[in-house]
Amino acid sequence: MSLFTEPRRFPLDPPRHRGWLEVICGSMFSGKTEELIRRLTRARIARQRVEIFKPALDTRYHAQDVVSHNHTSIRSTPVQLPSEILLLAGGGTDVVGIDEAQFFDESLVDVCRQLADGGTRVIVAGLDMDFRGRPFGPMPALLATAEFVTKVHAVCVCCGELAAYSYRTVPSASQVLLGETEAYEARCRPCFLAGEAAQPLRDPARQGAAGR
Ligand SMILES: Nc1ncnc2c1ncn2[C@@H]1O[C@H](COP(=O)(O)OP(=O)(O)O)[C@@H](O)[C@H]1O
Ligand SMILES: Cc1cn([C@H]2C[C@H](O)[C@@H](COP(=O)(O)O)O2)c(=O)[nH]c1=O
Ligand SMILES: [Zn+2]
Repeated sequence: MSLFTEPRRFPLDPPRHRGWLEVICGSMFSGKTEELIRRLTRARIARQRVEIFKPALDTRYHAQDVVSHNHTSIRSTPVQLPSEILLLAGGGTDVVGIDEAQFFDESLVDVCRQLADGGTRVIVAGLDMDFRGRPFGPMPALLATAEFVTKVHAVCVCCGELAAYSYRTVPSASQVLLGETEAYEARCRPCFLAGEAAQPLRDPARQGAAGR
């Protein structure tokens, strides 16, 4: 990963540090997992030692593999807590990949920091916003503390524009609801807002307002 770095020329520069944090974010279907798999595959080709983790609750496609909507996949270790990543990746891992980061708690931020401080390249992929368009889990803090941020976009299924929102098509107010195309659509801002306006009673805040 040398895209954003200048070649070192000055003889008094400190030694180059290998650890940093990269975050890949965007809506559902935007290609986060494909991009994560692409980067991790390249690291393996470069004979780096790569470990991949995902939250154990994400069993949509496979209990162990990280699988994209396009069915590309890579073997991973499901974990309940971010602290397990430190234990399992400690010592000798060059690159750590983490998918579905939005499902972990805030302690993931410190785990990523510790890994990067220790010299590991950490690549995290996750939803930046939930189905209401609100920041999701530890993603805001990860984005703030990353050296490199990549925001990818899906195609709006309503109009074909770039989509940054994950629109939920089923009646659930729970922030966590695993699903695919049966429960979510990628939408651009206007199409997302049009959908929200059509179902105002789904949002508890609006329900309260409606009840007053
Ligand atoms: N609305 C959409 N926009 C873009 N890609 C889509 C859409 N619906 C399905 N796809 C498929 O999803 C793939 C991306 O999947 P994935 O990497 O798993 O995305 P993410 O992890 O961001 O949900 C695309 O290559 C494409 O085949
Ligand atoms: C928007 C939103 C999504 N989810 C779930 C739905 C999927 O199981 C994952 C996202 O997977 P992807 O690889 O990014 O397509 O998250 C959720 O639980 N809550 C939400 O608000
Ligand atoms: Zn649209």
